[in-house]
Amino acid sequence: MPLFVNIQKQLTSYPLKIAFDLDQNTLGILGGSGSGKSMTLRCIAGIETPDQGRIVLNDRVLFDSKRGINVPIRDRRVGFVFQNYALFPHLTVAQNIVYGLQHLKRTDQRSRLAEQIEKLHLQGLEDRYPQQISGGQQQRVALARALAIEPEILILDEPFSALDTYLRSHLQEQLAEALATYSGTTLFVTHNLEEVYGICQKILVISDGKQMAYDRKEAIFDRPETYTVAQITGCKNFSQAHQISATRIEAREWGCQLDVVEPIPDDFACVGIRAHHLTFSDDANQMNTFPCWVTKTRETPHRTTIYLKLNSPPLHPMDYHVQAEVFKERWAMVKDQPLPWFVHLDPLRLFMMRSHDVGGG
Ligand SMILES: Nc1ncnc2c1ncn2[C@@H]1O[C@H](COP(=O)(O)OP(=O)(O)OP(=O)(O)O)[C@@H](O)[C@H]1O
Repeated sequence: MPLFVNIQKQLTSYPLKIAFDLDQNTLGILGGSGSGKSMTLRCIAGIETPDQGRIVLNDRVLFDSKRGINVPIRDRRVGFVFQNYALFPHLTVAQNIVYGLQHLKRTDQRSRLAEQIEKLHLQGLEDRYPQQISGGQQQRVALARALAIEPEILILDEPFSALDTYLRSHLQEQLAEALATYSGTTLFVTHNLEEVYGICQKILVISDGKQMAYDRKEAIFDRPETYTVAQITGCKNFSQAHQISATRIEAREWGCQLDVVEPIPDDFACVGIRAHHLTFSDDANQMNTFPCWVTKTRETPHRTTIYLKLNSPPLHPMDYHVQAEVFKERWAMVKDQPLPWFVHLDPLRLFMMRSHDVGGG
């Protein structure tokens, strides 16, 4: 197992308790602001020391509180990229990239430099200083510097948050390309769900220092088991619910009953569906289909969010049950049709969650 982590640390507002085994994969870490993501990375890197536990990287014990082992940062072979670049301003791009390679011979330094320059498309920038290149280029240099030491573990803490959307997607592609030839383990913290889904295979969800979920990304996004995990992964529609029969539930806040196909968990408490999974139907008799009225809409450049009240017209702008998200083209087709419309909650898209732990996330 390349990375084994089982640590505890008392933080100012809660105890951090994280435990996972990671195989040769890229792990995405999701969680609200202040939930303990960076602290987890800092403990793995050796910047912070856990109160107790054990961290093992490729069979090398980095930390073991019982045995008094705490390998210093410089010997952990960790590469870092942070949001605010942290390049050395007085060193050129080339000098920044070889910074961690002083123990190597000049010729080896030069070949590592050439490799990273090519991999991250930095040709022609070698002699510039950080302030003479753009934010996106600086972040590519930071990535090149982190990879040049051939780290066993690469830590990316919100590496693209300071960049605009265009640069961000461009860098995402370059990161995916660089990771394809990197054989170590990558830990990636981001608030951007598309980024985490595009780059990582596994996802760890943290809330107030607690590990809420750890699984393959498909499982986390398709079948979040708790309200907190569903919410952190972007779900907007929830209702408290209870079981009526083996295949039917009542969604109390939505005022409707729903047929379900997945097994209903024992301590079932809440049902959810992602906004882009709601569809409009012409067939009012289809399963899980309800008349609905539009309370309000909100536009983004490519999509429209439609706030819907099920079964009766809304009384005020906050009177809605669910949000549906559709592309602009679809919106243009439906928007002038007479109300009520019929909204379909596909049983395959409904997820049934264990506890309605509102406030726990
Ligand atoms: N050295 C420390 N000792 C104790 N508590 C700390 C220490 N550093 C940070 N904290 C606390 O630990 C908690 C988690 O902080 P952390 O930076 O890991 O959050 P985060 O999930 O990375 O948040 P964000 O997404 O906002 O960066 C915060 O409540 C913070 O105040």
